Amino acid sequence: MSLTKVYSFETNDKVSQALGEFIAQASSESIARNGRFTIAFSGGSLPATACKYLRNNQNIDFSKWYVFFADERCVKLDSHDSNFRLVREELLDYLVQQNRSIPADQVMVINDDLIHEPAKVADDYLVKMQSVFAEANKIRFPEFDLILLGIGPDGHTCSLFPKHPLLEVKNDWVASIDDSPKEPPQRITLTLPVVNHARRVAFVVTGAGKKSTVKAILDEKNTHMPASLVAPIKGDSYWFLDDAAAKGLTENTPTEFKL
Ligand SMILES: O=C1O[C@H](COP(=O)(O)O)[C@@H](O)[C@H](O)[C@H]1O
Repeated sequence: MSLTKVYSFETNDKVSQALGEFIAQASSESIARNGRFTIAFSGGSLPATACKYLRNNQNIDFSKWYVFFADERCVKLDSHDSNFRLVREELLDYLVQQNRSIPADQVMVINDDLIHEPAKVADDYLVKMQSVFAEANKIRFPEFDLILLGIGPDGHTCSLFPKHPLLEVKNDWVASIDDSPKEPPQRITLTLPVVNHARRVAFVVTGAGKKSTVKAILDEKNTHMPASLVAPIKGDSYWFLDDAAAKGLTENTPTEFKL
């Protein structure tokens, strides 16, 4: 049975430190087991929190990393709205400076020539996923070593929004959306079954503004919130919170609280 482990820290900086260690450990275990580490990043506030300490961790073999995006906005890669741009600025550029780059062909970005046709962006991204998860013909879903997830105040995660038909997708690996309630409206996203086949998922949520959302998901199991539908079949779920985001949780939350 999969476990949910909730860790809360006094400050955002302490969340970054602990998360950096957690990702480094997941990377080492995955590389020892399988010779590589497959990770998907969300956008928004997550890359800054996740990468602050990660990029200086000298124990990580970044040459074995395969980087994907849990969701991506259909915008140019240098746009302010691009999730890739955030990860480039928070991680990839630093690694270049340190001569520890992740090989460019192991960073799976969208084809931004196709951004006006999100369905084509999703089709192209599927081919990229299949090229890494080469066992594509034999497996139903890829098994990411780690998917890093954010949540919005409405409980959305990836680009899976409340009451949206994409929540019903059962077979696809990646899907497009034209009507995201949050700007920009055109995006692609990993689907719920892919998220739920990951070996580990880690939610990263900070700030008092997300307190009631965290409580609704973890304490109240509010299934109108897409993040509540994340339940890895074989892997575990981890929540990295700061105390401000964790404040609404009660002793009823069925989880571990400290690292
Ligand atoms: O639009 C998005 O929002 C969520 C949450 O972002 P945050 O800034 O509130 O942390 C993010 O996880 C997702 O990747 C992004 O595309």
